Amino acid sequence: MLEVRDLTVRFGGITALDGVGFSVRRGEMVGLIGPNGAGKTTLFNCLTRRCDAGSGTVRYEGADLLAVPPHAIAAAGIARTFQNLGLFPRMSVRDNVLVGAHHRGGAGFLAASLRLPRVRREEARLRAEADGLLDRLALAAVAGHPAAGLPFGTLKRVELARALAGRPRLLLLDEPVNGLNSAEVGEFAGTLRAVREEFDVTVVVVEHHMGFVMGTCDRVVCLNFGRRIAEGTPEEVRRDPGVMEAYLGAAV
Ligand SMILES: Nc1ncnc2c1ncn2[C@@H]1O[C@H](COP(=O)(O)OP(=O)(O)OP(=O)(O)O)[C@@H](O)[C@H]1O
Repeated sequence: MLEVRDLTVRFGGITALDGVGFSVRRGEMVGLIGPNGAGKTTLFNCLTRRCDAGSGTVRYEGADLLAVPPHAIAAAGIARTFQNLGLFPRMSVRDNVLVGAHHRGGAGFLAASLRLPRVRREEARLRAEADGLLDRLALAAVAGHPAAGLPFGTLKRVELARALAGRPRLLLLDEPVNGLNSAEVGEFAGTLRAVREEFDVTVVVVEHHMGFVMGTCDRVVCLNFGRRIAEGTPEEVRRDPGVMEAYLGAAV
């Protein structure tokens, strides 16, 4: 469903991605790992059209993803979360989640300005769906609370809820368990596994937490200095000498 081929991205003299290729099958959960600066976020930025590829191809559901304009990514079925949380701090948790559904409102500008009954029905439907998500991710109690001031672990779940509100087919998670304690990591992993089944989503997850990646993903791709150095099952990648070397002997 997602096929990345020979993807190269340069920032001036820095080659952030150097001929990277891999594919993700529908329904899979793939971990993207690699030391700092390996190119993981750049890859996500390419997939969500936040940065341009110098060369290479990305095909998503058979279509050329690199030809999709950035604003059409959500409508193409792709949602992402951010390393440093991309929430609006003063908005309530519910409204933050509703932002994730913005592209699903079909009413035009005029109908929305006049607040026609159709628009109100649509808003009520999206709101009910958002409340369902808040329930599902144990966020109902904080639905009306501004995002600012909530515990980090809660905000990570709000980000997941917001991404799911767009009804994506492909979910890109950038360091979803970074900053969580080990109990929270375990909980998030369980939630993610369940949500993936319930929402029938394909997941690509960038994460430094090896326990999370190895225990949650079906396959793992490892980047180093912009190149793909290993790909396989978590066990294969864990034992790969190149991966061990990339992490300078750190336990993976
Ligand atoms: N906008 C940019 N301008 C210049 N260089 C950039 C830009 N974005 C990324 N880079 C460089 O590209 C390389 C890859 O960075 P990237 O953020 O994709 O790595 P990463 O694997 O996500 O790292 P981390 O795990 O630390 O988040 C790095 O050398 C980084 O400094």
